[in-house]
Amino acid sequence: MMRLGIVDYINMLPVVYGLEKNKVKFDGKIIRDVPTNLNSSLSQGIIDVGFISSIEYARGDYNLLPYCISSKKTVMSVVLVSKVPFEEIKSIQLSTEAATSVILLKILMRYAYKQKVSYGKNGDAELLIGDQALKKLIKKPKHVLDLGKAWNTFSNKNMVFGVLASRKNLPQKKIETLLDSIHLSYQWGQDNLNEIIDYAAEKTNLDKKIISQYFAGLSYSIGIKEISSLKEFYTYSKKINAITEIPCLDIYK
Ligand SMILES: C=C(O[C@@H]1C=C(C(=O)O)C=C[C@H]1O)C(=O)O
Repeated sequence: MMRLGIVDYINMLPVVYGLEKNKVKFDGKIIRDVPTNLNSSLSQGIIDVGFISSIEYARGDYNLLPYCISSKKTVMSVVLVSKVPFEEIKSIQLSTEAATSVILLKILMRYAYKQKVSYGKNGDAELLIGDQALKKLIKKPKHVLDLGKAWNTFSNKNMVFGVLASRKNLPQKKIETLLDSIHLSYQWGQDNLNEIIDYAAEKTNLDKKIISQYFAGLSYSIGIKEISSLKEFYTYSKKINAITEIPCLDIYK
């Protein structure tokens, strides 16, 4: 049976709610987890396909499938929240759930803001992702940086945080069947977005208006623009030695 790993945040709901709630046919098992765990699960073959961190795609040997998690401008769910004004940050506490966002933050600090900081378990500022980040954001913290927006300002491109990838030896037929299900689930989600917003609001206690604004800023299909953004992100990732090679970005067919 196909084992599909999905990110355990509301960001995935517009794509996977239909699968999870049996709105469309799906013959497989869904495993929900945080990005760093999905990354290791796919690399160890505990799952067959998963929404993994885009940086992990460059670290392992995977097929790239035509879905992603990217932000049009502000992402809202990947934020640096600081106790001190931005220019005074000396140390940053990283999220253990994030991989891409950690590298993105390091790239931005080095090349966009040219600010030297240390990274660890404590800090003047904290990197948060997912629902936790959204919950913090609505409290309107004084010093906050949206990493989707920051990448957009720096590179003029939409940040691709996660990609859908599969193990290399998975039979093509299985991949095709899965992609059909995901496609139908995404379509179902677009046609029934209000139901998904209600569900996400119940799950997180966040305001429906905020969730609707959040979903409107996310995008899930991977095309020429996303590939170009990934290439630029990987180029910087290589410069800071976060990866050794820029991976092949052909979408698996
Ligand atoms: C947009 C987001 O990006 C997430 C961040 C990831 C990372 O930093 O590795 C991976 C997958 C995404 O779900 C989010 O957390 O909401």
